[in-house]
Amino acid sequence: MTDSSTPQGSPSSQPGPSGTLAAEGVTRHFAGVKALSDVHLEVPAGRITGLIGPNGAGKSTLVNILSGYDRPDEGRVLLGGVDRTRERSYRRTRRGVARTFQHGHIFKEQTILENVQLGALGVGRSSRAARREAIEILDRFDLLEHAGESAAHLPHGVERRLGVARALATRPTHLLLDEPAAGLNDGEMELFKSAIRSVVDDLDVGVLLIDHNMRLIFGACDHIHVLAAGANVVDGPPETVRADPRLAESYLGSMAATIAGGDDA
Ligand SMILES: Nc1ncnc2c1ncn2[C@@H]1O[C@H](COP(=O)(O)OP(=O)(O)OP(=O)(O)O)[C@@H](O)[C@H]1O
Repeated sequence: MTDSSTPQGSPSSQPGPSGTLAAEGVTRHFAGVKALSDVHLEVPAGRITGLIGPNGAGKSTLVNILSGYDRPDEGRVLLGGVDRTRERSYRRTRRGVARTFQHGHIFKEQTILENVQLGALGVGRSSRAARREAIEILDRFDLLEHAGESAAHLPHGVERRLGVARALATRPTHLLLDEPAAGLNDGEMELFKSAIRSVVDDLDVGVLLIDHNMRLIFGACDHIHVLAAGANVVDGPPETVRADPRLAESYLGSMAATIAGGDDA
């Protein structure tokens, strides 16, 4: 399932160890639920890798494992070719693996600027550098005009972009985005897509993008993996995956299971 054209780990000193973040033969079961079975996936630097699949396919479970919030029962997580499977999330963040969550994780009592600054402070930036970087990032995500606003009651589109901006403030080499665009309108989606592309092109970040919005996935990604019922189905460039009958089958299989009263895998 891996792509032979994937660049292999090529460590660089700026901004941190780069290369590929990879899941290798990852299996994770929860009390009888086979969330992931022998899954392979690579997130190379400088590319947007999409991860799609029906509800319950195992996408969030894989992100939890890649980011150190969970551990696989079998298989490995490699960063730049080095085994980091047992390493906890905060260590992995320091090595450059950042993530967003499907829901929340915004500090409501802080301003938008402070939320992003905290991301930078959390990885050891001085307060001056953190502020400067936060302003740059807010500008990239068209959030600068909201910098001084409280994060307590944000419009949905602003909150989603803030989640990504905060993750970016940790200066990641790899950014894992779990449904970052849910609920964005068309205009916000386009802004979001170009902000992510600029992050990848300017900073050589490797992005893993999970979303149910196929227009975003097929419009933004360089390479797409399809997961269904916890297993790899197909992966390749967008046009190859779009033309592959297994893409539709994996979604139809899930709908058939739902209609038949099975669970949503
Ligand atoms: N902590 C857990 N305990 C028990 N089962 C779990 C746990 N986490 C996930 N699962 C199960 O593992 C399977 C995969 O779930 P996961 O959330 O990874 O899927 P997903 O592809 O992200 O779905 P969605 O698109 O709906 O977010 C599901 O059947 C889910 O119910």
